[in-house]
Amino acid sequence: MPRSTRRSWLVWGVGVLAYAVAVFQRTSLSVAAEPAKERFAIGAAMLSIFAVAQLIMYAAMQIPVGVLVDRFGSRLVIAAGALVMAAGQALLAVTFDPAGALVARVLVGTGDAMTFICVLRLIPAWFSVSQVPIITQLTGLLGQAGQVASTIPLVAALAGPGWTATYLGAASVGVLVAVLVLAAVRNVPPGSTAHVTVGSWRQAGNDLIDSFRAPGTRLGLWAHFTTQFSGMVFALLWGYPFMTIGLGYPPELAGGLLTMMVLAAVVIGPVLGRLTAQFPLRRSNLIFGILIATIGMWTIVLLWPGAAPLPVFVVLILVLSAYGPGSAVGFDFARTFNPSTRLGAATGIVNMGGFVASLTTIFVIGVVLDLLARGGAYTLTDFKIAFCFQYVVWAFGIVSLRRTRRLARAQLAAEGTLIDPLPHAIARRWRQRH
Ligand SMILES: NCCCC[C@H](N)C(=O)NCC(=O)O
Repeated sequence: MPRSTRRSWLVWGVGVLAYAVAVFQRTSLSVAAEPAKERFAIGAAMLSIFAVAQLIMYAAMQIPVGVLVDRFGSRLVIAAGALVMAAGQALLAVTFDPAGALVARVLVGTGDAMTFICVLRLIPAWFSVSQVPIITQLTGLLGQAGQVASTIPLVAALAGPGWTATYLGAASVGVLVAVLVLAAVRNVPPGSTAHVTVGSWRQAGNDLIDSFRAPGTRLGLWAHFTTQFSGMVFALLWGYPFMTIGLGYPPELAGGLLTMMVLAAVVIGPVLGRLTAQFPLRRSNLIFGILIATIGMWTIVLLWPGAAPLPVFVVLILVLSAYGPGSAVGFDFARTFNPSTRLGAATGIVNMGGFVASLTTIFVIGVVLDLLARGGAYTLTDFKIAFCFQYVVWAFGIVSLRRTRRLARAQLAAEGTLIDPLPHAIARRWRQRH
């Protein structure tokens, strides 16, 4: 159980910086839609293919990256990821060809995938067990600063120095991050007995299978899957058109509500981190609590005749803002049900869950909207019907979540830890108190 030192904070700080820069590179095309359409002579459909290809690459790389980080350690993989993203941004800066831009975004998705789970892998090596859930939450939250940097500053850079200089600038930031990571990050504290294993590839394959077999890893995967997608789909793509076209909100209000989502997460993250650290045997109850609130609020908004009143919608936004912090609880399952030698693989498996669910939902909502309103003139009812696809994803996720929780609890019981159903535990605690 390492105790955090100044060095721990330095290593983690540089890791968080690398993650924030990865989020910046990830979102750096979102404010450049119009200049991108002009430069590559493409339409909105091709532009969304860039985004989907990048996200597919991100999700597909989670398991290979998990295996790599277990073999080579976070320091090398994060630095390599920063360089791959830098190569993608440099290509985007100079190409005029849509195919070149597509390759560039695939490179950014690949490098991005090499960052977050590797930064998470540093945390248990450098901090004490009780600090890990909170530091994990802070990592997710602080990384979002990268998204802020990719809005107004990037718009100004595109309007000023222009496309090539802006994306070459983004590439140089990537190179700088790689140098900083190599200089400051160490996989484990000096003198630590925990080592990064560079075993055979066969061993790496076995570790991957073992992490997938561990019920706790799959519990983390389904926790991430079920809690992340609804908020992510809303924040990433469909929330803004739902609010402006469907509900008729002015753009400033819609933008303000999306900003509120980010701000609310800043409060929810540390609270969830503390609860996770304090009640490690009740993490799945936290997940179910978030799910009940999310599904309940969506049901109210979707069933409301016409547009739900603004205060009701604000409650939905507040509940949705738990998507990042809630999904981060999934990583805690991976950590506590796996030995550190295969933590990277387990974290990669978990992180795939939410992104696969989000991509599927983004895609299906788009298809349903196109079927309902071919000319793109969507109504509130079209949006409501399309958003109903979320129930399919929740149903699938919740069945899997309950099944893997049973398996994980059975494993804990075999090891001597019995977990009462929550109402029994609350009743027992109440009796003890009184
Ligand atoms: N705005 C995105 C927040 C997602 C946080 C989340 N828990 C997560 O899995 N992040 C992975 C990443 O690479 O951002």
